[in-house]
Amino acid sequence: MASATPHSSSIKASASPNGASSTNSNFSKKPNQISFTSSINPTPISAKICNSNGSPGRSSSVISNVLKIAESTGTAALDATDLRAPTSYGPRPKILVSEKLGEAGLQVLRGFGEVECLYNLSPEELREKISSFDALIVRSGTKVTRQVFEAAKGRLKVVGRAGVGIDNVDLPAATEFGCLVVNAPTANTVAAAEHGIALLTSMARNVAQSDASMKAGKWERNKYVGVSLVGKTLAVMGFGKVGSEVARRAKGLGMHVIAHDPYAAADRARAMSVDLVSFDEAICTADFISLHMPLTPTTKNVFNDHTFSKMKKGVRIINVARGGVIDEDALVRALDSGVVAQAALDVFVEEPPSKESKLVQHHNVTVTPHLGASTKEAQEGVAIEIAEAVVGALNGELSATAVNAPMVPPEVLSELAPYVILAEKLGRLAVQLVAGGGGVQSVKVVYRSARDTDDLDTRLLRAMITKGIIEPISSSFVNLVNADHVAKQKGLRISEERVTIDSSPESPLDSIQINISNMDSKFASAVTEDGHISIEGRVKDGVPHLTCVGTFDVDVSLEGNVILCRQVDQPGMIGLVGNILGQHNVNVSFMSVGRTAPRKKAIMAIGVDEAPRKETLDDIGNVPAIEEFVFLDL
Ligand SMILES: NC(=O)c1ccc[n+]([C@@H]2O[C@H](COP(=O)([O-])OP(=O)(O)OC[C@H]3O[C@@H](n4cnc5c(N)ncnc54)[C@H](O)[C@@H]3O)[C@@H](O)[C@H]2O)c1
Ligand SMILES: O=C(O)[C@H](O)COP(=O)(O)O
Repeated sequence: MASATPHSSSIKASASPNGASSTNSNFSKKPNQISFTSSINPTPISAKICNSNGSPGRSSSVISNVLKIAESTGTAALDATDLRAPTSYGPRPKILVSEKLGEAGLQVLRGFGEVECLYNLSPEELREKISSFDALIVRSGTKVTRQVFEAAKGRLKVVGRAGVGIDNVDLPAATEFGCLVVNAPTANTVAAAEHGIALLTSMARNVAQSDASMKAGKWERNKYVGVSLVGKTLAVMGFGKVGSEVARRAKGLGMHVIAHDPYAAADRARAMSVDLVSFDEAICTADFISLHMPLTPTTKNVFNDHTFSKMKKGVRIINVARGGVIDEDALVRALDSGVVAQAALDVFVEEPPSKESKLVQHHNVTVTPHLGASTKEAQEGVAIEIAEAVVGALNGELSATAVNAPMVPPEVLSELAPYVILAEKLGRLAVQLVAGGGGVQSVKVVYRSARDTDDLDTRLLRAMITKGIIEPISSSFVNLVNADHVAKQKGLRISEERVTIDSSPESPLDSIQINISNMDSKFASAVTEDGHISIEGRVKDGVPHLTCVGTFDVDVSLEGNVILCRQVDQPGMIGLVGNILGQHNVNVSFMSVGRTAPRKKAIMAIGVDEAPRKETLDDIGNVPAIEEFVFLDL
C-alpha cells in the first residue's frame, strides 16, 4: 500500500461547518451532503465495544464507566468513576471502617455497600485485609502508609478520613496508586475550638491539677492560684476553621487576639478585629499561644528550642492541632526553665504517648487523649460527612472534599461531561495513529474556546487525554487522581494551548485538537505539514465527533470504532467499502468523506459498531483506489 505524503490544505467537500460530508446508508444524495442513515441510533445507547478478537475489551468498560446512558432521553451523563478509580466492585462495594464512626454515618454506608467495622487492627492485619476492600474509612489512629496502598493491589479506590488532619495518610502514595483521599473538613471544627477553649480556661485556673489534688484528699487553695484571661494577648497560630472559631470565643472572654497564618486573608481577620502578624511578632508578644495549623513538612517542630527562647517568659501554650508541630523535648526544657509556664495538650507526636513521657507527666502540663473532635455532635456530623463523601466517590462523583484530586463543582462537571468523553476518545485515537503505538513523549493539546482562559478548567480534559493516550498501550490505570503522575512516570509531556475564538461562550469548548510530535504515523494522512500527527474533535448535540484528521476535515461520531481510509476521490467508493463491511456483517454507524479537491485525495472516516475481522480489513485494503487505511479501536 502506497503511503501518501501529508496534505497541506483541505478543500471543503460539503456545506457542513467543518467542511466534512456525512454519509447515509440509503445513499441518498442531498445537495452538498451525502447522508448515510445508520442502523443504530445516533445518540449513544450502549457502547458495546469489542477487541479485535471479538471479546469485550477494556474500551467497553471505559465507555460504560465514563458514560451513563440515559436511554429514555438519549442523553449521556458523565459517571466520573472512571476519572478516579476502576469500577471493579460488584453491586455492593466493600467498605472497611478501621476506627469508631458515628452510627448515622455507618447507616449511610450500609445503605450502599458491605461494611466491616474492624477496630484496633495492627498495621500487619490492615495490610493483610485491605485488598478485599474498595474503601477504607479512618480517623487519626490508622496509619495509611504506602505499604497499605501496595497491599491493596489496586482494589482500594477511596480512603475517607473521618476528620480534618490527613497527616496519617501517605498522600503521594495514594496519588500514585490512583486512590482518592477525601476528608470531612467541617463537622468537627466547633468541637475542636471548644476543646481549645476548655484547655485554655482550665489551664489558666489549674482545674485538672486541683481536681487531682482534691481527689488525693488535699485542699490546696494557695497552690492553685490561676491567671486571668481578660486583657491578655492570645496568639492564634493558624487562622483557619478551628483557629478562627477559637479567636471568636477568646474575644468573648475579653482577650486581645492576634493571629499568624501565612495564607489567611487579612480582611477575614480584620472583620473579626484580629490582627494578622508575623510568626515572630505572634510568639514574642503573646501571653497565650494556641496552635491550629496542620502538620506539614514546614510546620513540623516549628516550636523548638529556638522559637521557645523568643517567647515571653511565662507564656502558656495550647495545642489541639497536631503533636508534631512541637518538639516535645524542647517543650519539656522550656517548661523546666519557666519560659513556658504551662501547656495544655490534646495531641502528641506519638499517640498514645509512652507512659513515661516527661511531657505528659509534667506538673505544669494538662493533657487530654486527642479529644478535640470527640463530642457526640461532631462525631455524628463527621460520620455523615465522610460516609456521603465516600459513597459519592464510589459512585463516581467528583468529591468536594477531595484532598488529592481537583475539586470540580457539579455544574462545571455536567457542562464538561461530553468534552471529557471526547478528550479521552481523541487520546485513544491519536495514540493508535502512532506507528508502533508506544514512545509518545510530547503531546500538544489545543483547546479552541470562546470562554475566558480562567473560565475553562482543563484539568479534567487533560487527565482524560492522558488516560486515552496511556491506557491503550500500557497496563497502567489512569484516573483524575494519578493522571499527571502516570504521565510523568511514562515521560509523557502534555502541553496545553488555548485559542480564543470569536463565538458564543455558551458552550465551553469549540474543539479539542491533539498533536503528537516527532513520531511516525501508521496513517500518513494524519500527519500535518509541520510533521505532527494531528486530530481534532468537537461535540455535536452532546455527542463527540472526530472532525479533522491531519489536514482533512471529516465528521464521524465517536460512538463505535473508526476506520480511516485514504483513497483517490472517485464515485462509488462509499458503496464499495460499505458493501465489504456489510458482507462481513460489520454494522456501519456513520460515514464521512473529507477531500482536498474533487477527484483528488480523500479521506473516508467510517464509524463501525463491531471490530472488523482481519479478512474484512484485508478486503478493504485490496480495493485498488484505497491508498492507506487504519482501524482505530475506541
Ligand atoms: N484535636 C483534634 O481533635 C482536632 C480536631 C480538628 C482539627 N484538628 C487539627 O487542627 C488543625 C486545624 O484544623 P482546621 O480544620 O482549622 O484546618 P484549616 O485548614 O481550616 O486551617 C489550618 C490553617 O493553618 C494555616 N497554616 C498552614 N501553614 C501554616 C503555618 N506554617 N503557620 C501558620 N498557619 C499555617 C492554613 O493557612 C489554614 O488557614 C489541623 O491540624 C487539624 O488536624 C485537631
Ligand atoms: O484532624 C482531626 O479531625 C482531629 O484530629 C480529629 O481526629 P480524630 O478523628 O482521630 O478524633
